[in-house]
Amino acid sequence: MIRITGDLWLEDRPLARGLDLTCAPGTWMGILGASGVGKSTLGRIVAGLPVPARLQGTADVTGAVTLMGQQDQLLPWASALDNVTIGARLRGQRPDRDRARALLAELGLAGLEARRPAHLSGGQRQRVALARTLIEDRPVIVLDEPFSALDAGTRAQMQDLAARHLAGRTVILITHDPLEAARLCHRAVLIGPAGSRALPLPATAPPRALDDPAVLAAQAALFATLVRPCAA
Ligand SMILES: Nc1ncnc2c1ncn2[C@@H]1O[C@H](COP(=O)(O)OP(=O)(O)OP(=O)(O)O)[C@@H](O)[C@H]1O
Repeated sequence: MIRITGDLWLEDRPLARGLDLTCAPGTWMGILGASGVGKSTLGRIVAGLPVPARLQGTADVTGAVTLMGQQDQLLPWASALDNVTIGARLRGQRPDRDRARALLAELGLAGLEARRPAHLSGGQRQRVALARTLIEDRPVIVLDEPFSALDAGTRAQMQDLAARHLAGRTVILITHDPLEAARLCHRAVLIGPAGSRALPLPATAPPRALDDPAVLAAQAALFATLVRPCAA
């Protein structure tokens, strides 16, 4: 269970007010909002990491968390495979290299295991970071714009793959993409300095098909809301 309530402040300026992010176990919660309103900051709060802002309210998170940050944060001197297994190695555990290889292959990166990050494209790097997140097998996962560097086709495939791998986990999905929220989330909230509110999503369980008319209708409605942020 994740529950964050209250107001988020940056010095004397409210970033997001009236937060009520309640994410039930095993569900996906989408966080949307204009650039700079504090979405990544909330993701870091869930992960228990330091933030520049102050939450005037409560933050309760049950379970160990993995954060896939907005930047891939890959180690430049390590191969793709070694980047995927970095968590185990840092903990002094034996890395599961076979599982890492299988994950990279599933993510469309077979044959690139030995490449260093500088020799990968932005979308390939993002998928290495996704593999590094998935291999951790934590009950709570924060995905901060995890598919932003991908083309539309690969993005849809990776969304399906993440939904499959993370079924039953509690996921916070930070995204600017209304279609992504409409496909993957059980609940979604729009946050902002004027207030925060729940966004309408289809009643069916995610992941939802790309061409589901209810998904396309929700995408259009979310898009209309996002381009009018003052209405938050
Ligand atoms: N290290 C820092 N020191 C001071 N202020 C910061 C720092 N990092 C971020 N901020 C500010 O905190 C606010 C929230 O940043 P955050 O990254 O959480 O926004 P966001 O909603 O995720 O934005 P985006 O959609 O652009 O990724 C922003 O206004 C930003 O300028």
